[in-house]
Order: sequence, then C-alpha cells, then structure tokens
Amino acid sequence: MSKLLRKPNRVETSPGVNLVHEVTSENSPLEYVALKVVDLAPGASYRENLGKAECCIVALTGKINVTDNVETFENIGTRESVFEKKPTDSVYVSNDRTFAVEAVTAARVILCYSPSEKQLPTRLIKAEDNSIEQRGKYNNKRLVHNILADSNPSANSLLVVEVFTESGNWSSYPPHKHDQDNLPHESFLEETYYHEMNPKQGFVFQRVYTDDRSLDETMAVENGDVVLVPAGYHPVAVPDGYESYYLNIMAGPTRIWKFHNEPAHEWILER
Ligand SMILES: O=C[C@H](O)[C@@H](O)[C@H](O)CC(=O)O
Repeated sequence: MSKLLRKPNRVETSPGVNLVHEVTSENSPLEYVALKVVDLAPGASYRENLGKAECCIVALTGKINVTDNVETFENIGTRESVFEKKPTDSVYVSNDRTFAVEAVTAARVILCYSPSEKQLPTRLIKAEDNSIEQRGKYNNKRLVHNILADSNPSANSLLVVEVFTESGNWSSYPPHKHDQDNLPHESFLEETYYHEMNPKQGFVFQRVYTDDRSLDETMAVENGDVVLVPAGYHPVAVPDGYESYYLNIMAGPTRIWKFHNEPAHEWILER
C-alpha cells in the first residue's frame, strides 16, 4: 500500500473520544500540515493545548461546543452527513492557546494544524461565511466550499477547503501542483486529503506524482482514508455511481495558494 495512503485506525483515547487519524511530522513526510480526525460520543470532550501551531476545528458532522476558555461557541455544526453538501461551521484557534471540543450530538471533527508563531484571535468561521464555488466544466465539475482561504486573514499559515465531486467527474483536475516556493509563479504548500464516499463502499482513484516521476503513486482511496501530498500533482477521479467528498488542509512557508497546472494537460481548460 502506498506510504501516502492512511487508512482509518480507530483508537479510544478517553471515554467517548475515538482518534480515527493522526498525521504529524513524526509519522509522515509533512513538516507544515498535521491533522487529527476525532469521533466524539454525545457529551464526550476532547481537549488540547496548542504550542506553536494553529488549529482549525471543522465540525464535519454533528453538533459540538468549542471553547478556548475565553470564547465559547455552542451548538456549531450544520449537518449529519457531509453529503448534505451544505457548508459547516469551524473554529480557528491560534498558537499557545488551549481548546476543548464537546459533542452535543455524536460528532466527527477534523483538527487541521499548521505552524503559527503570532497569536491571532480565536474565531468562529460560520458556515454562511464559507465562499462557495462551482468549479470546472464537462467532466471535471466540482463544488468547493472555501472554509479558510488565503483571502481570509484569520490564520497565519493554514488553508482549509472542502470539495464535492459528482459521479463520473474528476477534481483537482487538470492536474496541478504547488510544491515550489517560487512566488509569484508557484507557492509551496503541503497538502492532505481526508476522503469520504457516498455510498460508503465506493472508492476514488488518486494519483500523486512529480514532473520527474520520482514520486508517482496511484491509489484506490476509500471512505475515511487520508492521502498525503508532500509534493506533486494530485488529481482525483470518481467512478460512475458514486459521490466523492474530501477536505484539504494546506500549509507552507507562505500562505498563498498559487498552483501550477501540468503543461501536458492544461489544454483541458481551453475547451
Ligand atoms: O490544491 C488544492 C487541492 O488540490 C484541491 O482543493 C483542488 O483545488 C480542488 C479542485 O480544484 O478540484
């Protein structure tokens, strides 16, 4: 199995708190992006003290209360399934702060981390503040919810976006990359994909590859899997009959999303 593909590994870390994924610089090739996917039973709480990292707490499903012991946001979250395709609520917590997430209902959250030195205010990122895009045409149409885009100054290095791709379509396509710290032409952003499928037994194909093919991994990605993108192009293909969801976390030395399309496939955009 590719080293870039992470299967869910559910571990109960405290009563009602199950850690499903944990990606860190210690267990991955990533230095900027880290994540946790956590399932919370009603009434269960997850607490964390942040060092020099910022965190975007995304209420993937269910309702949660979030506090940093100064601000408290109650009953956040908008959906029971990501495939309701409506934006959800998130909370941004900056470096050197403590936060707690308490489940009001059964909930799944993704904790998105990246480096942060300059402490910023804790913020609720309301569902209605997500900017929504219908991106692509022909068979590369997808729906994009920008949760924490580079145009939102709330964070120091973190970018968070979720993408819905219908049956028979491609996304992150034509293939693009952002693995060179070469602005204004391209930014260097590591990336992770947290995937869900509808129906759940589905899979997508995702390829992660570099121009010189020193990295070239093609994976069958299933419901709940995480894919790491340390570098390279990273297109996703969705089989007929299934819907794909993924949430992307990106971070690097500069908080700008400036990608570079693979020249061989850029003609796709000219149709
Ligand atoms: O670089 C960003 C990620 O690859 C996705 O968010 C991608 O841009 C989504 C898409 O355009 O299909």
